Amino acid sequence: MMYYKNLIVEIRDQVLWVKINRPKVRNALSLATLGELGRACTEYAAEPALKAVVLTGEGNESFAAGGDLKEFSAIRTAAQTEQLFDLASSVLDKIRKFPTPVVAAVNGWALGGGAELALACDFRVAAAHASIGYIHGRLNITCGFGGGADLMQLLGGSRAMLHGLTAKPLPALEAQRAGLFDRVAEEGERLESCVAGFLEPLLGQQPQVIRAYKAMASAAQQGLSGEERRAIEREWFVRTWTHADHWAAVDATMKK
Ligand SMILES: CCC(=O)SCCNC(=O)CCNC(=O)[C@H](O)C(C)(C)COP(=O)(O)OP(=O)(O)OC[C@H]1O[C@@H](n2cnc3c(N)ncnc32)[C@H](O)[C@@H]1OP(=O)(O)O
Repeated sequence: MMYYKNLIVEIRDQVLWVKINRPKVRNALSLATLGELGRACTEYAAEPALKAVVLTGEGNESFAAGGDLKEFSAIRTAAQTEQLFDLASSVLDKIRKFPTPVVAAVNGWALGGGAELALACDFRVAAAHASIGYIHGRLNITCGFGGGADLMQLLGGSRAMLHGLTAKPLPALEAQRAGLFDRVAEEGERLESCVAGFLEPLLGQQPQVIRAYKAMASAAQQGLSGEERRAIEREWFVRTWTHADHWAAVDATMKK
């Protein structure tokens, strides 16, 4: 296993848990943290038995309070800013393209780049006290991790624009009503239990079936052509059909 300074990474019951571990700065995303998130995606994408990833933040206060403002204040030129955008958006792309579903367990603030990180995940399950917001406008900037398209896709252009231009974090239930959160924990419910409940039906599927749906979702999200998407569906249908798990299920069904 690789060494991570800013993350806690562990596999439990075929689920990879990745925790951003910078609670003193509300899990702000430094360049090193972004780099480690990218490395973790590369390292674990090849684990064949993995069924899901949960991405969260250490502590109860913050999922990620955006880019590390102290570190990023040294970024002043257009070339440096382009480099930042390219690094951050390539890391978020690794999450979008990760072979299994990725759940953001939003344990508190998900702000700015932290909100973009949450939206790059396939699902968002939030603590009752969590909030999420594309608040970049407060710093007179726009989204900078390549998460604009995710917001447009989830909310639609006009509501996404309103959210970004309002630059105000939405509390959990409001975010759920808006479509930004898929599930919100009950008051007093542990976020980890809520995530486990959310994942339970999905984890009942075999890894190859889970990967097939993620591949199709990822192809749609990347805007691949109908033809390309059909080819991906065909490839996974063949893989799942010819897998021993399929024939075991057919035998079990026929014996009933
Ligand atoms: C890509 C560009 C972007 O991401 S733009 C969006 C950038 N993010 C922000 O503007 C959010 C800034 N942070 C905040 O609004 C607050 O810290 C939030 C998250 C609401 C938490 O408030 P509160 O619980 O009162 O904590 P606090 O403000 O006292 O912060 C505790 C320590 O954490 C630090 N911190 C916080 N956020 C960041 C950040 N984004 N980058 C770097 N450091 C951050 C604070 O400076 C503070 O540090 P210290 O204890 O004073 O040394």
